[in-house]
Amino acid sequence: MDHFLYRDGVLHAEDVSIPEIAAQVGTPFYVYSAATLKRHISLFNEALEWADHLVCFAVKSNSNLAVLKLLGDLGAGMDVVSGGEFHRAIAAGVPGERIVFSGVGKTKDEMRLALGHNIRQFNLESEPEYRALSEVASEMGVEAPVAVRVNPDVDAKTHAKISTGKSENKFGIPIARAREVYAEIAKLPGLKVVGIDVHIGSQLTELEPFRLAYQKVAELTEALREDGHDITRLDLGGGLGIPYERSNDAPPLPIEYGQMVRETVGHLGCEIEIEPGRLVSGNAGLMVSSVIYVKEGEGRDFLIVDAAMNDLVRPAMYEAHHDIIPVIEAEPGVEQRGYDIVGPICETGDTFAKERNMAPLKSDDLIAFRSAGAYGAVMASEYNSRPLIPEVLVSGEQFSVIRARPTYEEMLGRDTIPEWM
Ligand SMILES: Cc1ncc(COP(=O)(O)O)c(C=O)c1O
Ligand SMILES: N[C@@H](CCCC[NH3+])C(=O)O
Repeated sequence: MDHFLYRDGVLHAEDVSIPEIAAQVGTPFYVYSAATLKRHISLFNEALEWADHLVCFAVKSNSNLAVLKLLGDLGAGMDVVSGGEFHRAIAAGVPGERIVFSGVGKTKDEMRLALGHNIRQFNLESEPEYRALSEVASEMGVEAPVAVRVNPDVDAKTHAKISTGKSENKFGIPIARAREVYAEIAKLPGLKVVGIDVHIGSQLTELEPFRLAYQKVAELTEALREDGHDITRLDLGGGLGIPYERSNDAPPLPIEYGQMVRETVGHLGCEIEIEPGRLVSGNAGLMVSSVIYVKEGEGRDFLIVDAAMNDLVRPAMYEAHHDIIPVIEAEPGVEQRGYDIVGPICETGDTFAKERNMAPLKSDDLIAFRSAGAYGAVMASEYNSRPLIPEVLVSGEQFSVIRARPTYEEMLGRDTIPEWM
C-alpha cells in the first residue's frame, strides 16, 4: 500500500495534490511519501519482531539525505557500497555502529573512512579484500568487524543484470570455500569475525530462492561454529521484490519473508540483519512528467514527455515496466488509446512504454510513473545536458524540495576551460 491516491479525481501524494507540487517546482520531478517510507520500515521490523534484528536500508536504492534521515530517525541502519554513500549515511545522522559496508571493490581509503567511524560491519567479498582490510585495520590499531559474503550458487530467478547469487556472478566467495576462508581470516590481525553475509539478487518475486540460500547459510553457521568461530550475526541481504504491475500477482509480503527467515535460520539464535532497498523506497516514490507533444506516427501515437531515460533509466536498461497513470483521473468509460511513451533524448531506447493504453492525453497534461522511488533518482545522469530533476518529500499536508534542480549556470560552472586554450 502506498500513499499516492486520487482524491476528487486528482492524484495526491498524501494530502498534497500533484498539480500543486508541479506548479511550484516544475516538471519533471520525483516525489516521495514519508508515510509510505515509514510504513515499509515498520513492515520489516514487524516481520522480524521475533529476533534481535537491524533493518539496514540499501542506500543505493535512494540516497537522498532527507530520505536517509527519515529512515535513520526510525532506528534503521544503512547498507552502503561506497565512500560517497557512507558520507551520506553519516551526514543524515546515522552512527557508524548502524552502518554495514558491502560491495566487491572497497578501496583502502573507504576502509579507513569507515573504521574511523566505528563501522558496524564490513561484508567481505574476496581474499585480496580481506588482506587489505587486515592491513588497514592493523595500521590504525583497531579491529574491523567482518562477515564474509558467501555466494550460495542459487538462481534468484530475476533479471540477469540484477542476479548476484550464481557462481558465475562476480559477488561473494563460493560457499564451498567458506570454511577455509574463515580459517584464514581468523589468523589475520585486525579482523574480528562477527557473522555471515549473503545477498542473491534484486526484485525477487518468490521466496524459494531465498529459502535455498538461507538453508545453506544455516548449515554453514553450524559448520563454522564447530570450527570455533563466533558467528553471532547473519546478514541476509535485500532483494524482496515489489509489484511493478498492479494487475499482476503480488510478490511475497515482508511478513511472509520474515516467517521464512525464522524457519530457515531462526533456531541459530543469531542477530538478523537485512538490507532491503527497493521494497522500502520503490513504491514510496513517483516520477511526475508533463506531455510536451502528442505526435501522430505510422499506426501509433507517440506521447513525447519531458522526462527521459536519463531521469529514469530502468525501462531502457532492464526493459523494466513502470505503471504510468494520468494525474487527472480519466472519466469512467472513456475510450483508451495505445501510446508509445517516449522522452526527448536522441536514442530509440529513450522509450518508457510501448502501446500503453491510456485515456487520451494532450500537451501539458501531467502523468506519473509509479514505483519510481528506488533506483530512479540515484541512477539519473545529465545525458544530453539535461539537469538532474528535483526531488520532493511530502508528509501529510507539507512538502519540501529535498534536492533542487540545478540551474544551467551551476551546471556550466563545474567545467573549466584551461587557460592555455
Ligand atoms: C549487497 C546488496 N544489498 C542490498 C541490496 C538491495 O537490494 P533490493 O533493493 O533489491 O532490496 C543490493 C542490491 O541488489 C545489494 O547488492
Ligand atoms: N538498479 C537495479 C537494481 C540493482 C540492485 C543492485 N544491488 C534496478 O533498478 O532494478
